[in-house]
Amino acid sequence: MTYTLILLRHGQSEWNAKNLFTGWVDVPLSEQGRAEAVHGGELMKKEGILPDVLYTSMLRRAIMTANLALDAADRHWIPVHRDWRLNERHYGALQGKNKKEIRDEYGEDQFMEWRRSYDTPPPAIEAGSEFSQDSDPRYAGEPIPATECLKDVLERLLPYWEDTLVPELKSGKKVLIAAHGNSLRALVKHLDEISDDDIAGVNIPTGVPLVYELDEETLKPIKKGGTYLDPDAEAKIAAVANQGK
Ligand SMILES: O=C(O)[C@@H](CO)OP(=O)(O)O
Repeated sequence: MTYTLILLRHGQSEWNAKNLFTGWVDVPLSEQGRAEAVHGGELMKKEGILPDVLYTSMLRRAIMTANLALDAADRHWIPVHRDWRLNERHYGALQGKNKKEIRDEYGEDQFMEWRRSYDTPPPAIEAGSEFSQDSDPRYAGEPIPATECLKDVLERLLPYWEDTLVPELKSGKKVLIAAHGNSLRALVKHLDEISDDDIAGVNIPTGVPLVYELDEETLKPIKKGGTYLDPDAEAKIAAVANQGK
């Protein structure tokens, strides 16, 4: 027996389309992103991979993507849980900045260090500044960050994975996680046991369901890397990798 986990990065957001660092800024989906979400749901329906329970971040691009996808899959009625531990990596002072401009100003190496290194966070965001979340009521009382590297994301995500998501899977439910490029990269790093260096080369496309069958004893993937339900996933992965160019 195996357990089924479906990972879904939100569809293209308005800030993805504008090439801006987003992180915890709560931007809406673009029109293309809404279409990607519906398509993702249609793929789940076509393949008969239908989730029993939904987990999302606290950000509308993930929430809306899941709503649209589940509606298209006729699974709009499943129970929902939301938690900030599934949020995108907090991009610190880079939130709201244009990726190409940052690359031009600081150079390719620094840009990629901030964007894809495992343990170098960008500079912290200033409390009270335009794109800070320090007074956002949805995080009241939570130990929220002012910047994060991927290692930080994994450290806040793993307890949630172990304590909440694993028990759901072990109860036999097909679990859908609707989240973000970097929170899903952190989870994929853990599942596929990807090294700190190699995770820099892993990118997750928007709106494409990624299905993992997990061994019931070890909770490790039967097939490393899982299976994208969209045959065009490779081209979409390359587009994410090339952002900022
Ligand atoms: O801006 C962000 O929050 C993320 C995801 O869109 O970007 P990147 O892929 O550069 O980590």
